[in-house]
Amino acid sequence: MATENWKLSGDVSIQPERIALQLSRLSIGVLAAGFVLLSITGRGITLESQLVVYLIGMVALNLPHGGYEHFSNLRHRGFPFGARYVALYVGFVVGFIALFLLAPVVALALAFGTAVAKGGHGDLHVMDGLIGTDHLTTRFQRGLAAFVRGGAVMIVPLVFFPETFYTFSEYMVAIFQPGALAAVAGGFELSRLVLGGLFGVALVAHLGLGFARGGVSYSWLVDAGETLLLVAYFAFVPVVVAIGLYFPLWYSLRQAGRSVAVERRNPGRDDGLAVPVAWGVLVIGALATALVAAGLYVVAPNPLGGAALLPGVVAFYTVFVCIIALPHVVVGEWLDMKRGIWYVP
Ligand SMILES: CC1=C(/C=C/C(C)=C/C=C/C(C)=C/C=O)C(C)(C)CCC1
Repeated sequence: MATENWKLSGDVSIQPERIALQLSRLSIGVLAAGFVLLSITGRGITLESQLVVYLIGMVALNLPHGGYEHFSNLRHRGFPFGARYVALYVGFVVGFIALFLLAPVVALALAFGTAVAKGGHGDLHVMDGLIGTDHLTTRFQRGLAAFVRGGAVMIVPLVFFPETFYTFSEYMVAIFQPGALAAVAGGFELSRLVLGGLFGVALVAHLGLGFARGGVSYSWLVDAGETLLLVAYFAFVPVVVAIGLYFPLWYSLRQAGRSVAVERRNPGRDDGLAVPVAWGVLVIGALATALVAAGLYVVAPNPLGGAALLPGVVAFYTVFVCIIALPHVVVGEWLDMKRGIWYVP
């Protein structure tokens, strides 16, 4: 049972959420170290392999986890809640697609913001649930923590891999309006400088304020170690692989660990569904997700953004995943005052 520790032998038992935390650190750490070594030896990995890794990480591993998050958030919360959730969700999806059609550069900025919000707030709640956040005593500090952890996912690659970042941004905008990014290309270098600077200041402030609250506490030390690990990972691992593996190996793994811990703390919350109902919900959810992708493909004037097949699919999939991720954060977490997707009791 997921709510119990895993008994190894005799008194030796291990908690699955500890394994999830350790595995996330180990895998991200090994990848960071591996790519540092590759860059020292002057080697790298082809863009084609990066794109394949991205699609496997994001489609095969991360997408099902997103479905699971909705599922576990909606279980046994009643019909009116579920109906309101779905209605709001659909509204945000349609609105976001409309924004991409009307103002693709603004929409792309919002898409990047979604990745920052998801990575940052998700990780903040993992810290709440599994590590401790005693060193984050104010709302400002929590906001800073979320910005730094989420910013590592987008701003660090923007600083270290500007060309790939720009090229794919161009493809993503061209899905809706070819050439629209070039019109504001001058702003790209400026945003890179401003966001990079802001991130650096926020990083120092986050670590400094956390230290000022209680010195070298356990939670500060772990937070500082993980934050610097993420920064190193996104600075050294080529951006497409880095983002494609961050979501399954860090975000999803740690959220799965958090939900195991939450279930264990609330044995009374055993709200498993009858198998046919669970099956139906999952299948309908998967179908609805596929319909959003198909709908986007139909309304997008240029679905592959004028790129070759593989980079075009990556650009299209990324726009699609951001379109379903934004309402996941806004409706599933911020408008769900009681629980939210990153529930920690
Ligand atoms: C900038 C950039 C990318 C953007 C990735 C994004 C924006 C991913 C968002 C993921 C989300 C929101 C997942 C939610 O679960 C690519 C395509 C890797 C190519 C390189 C440059």
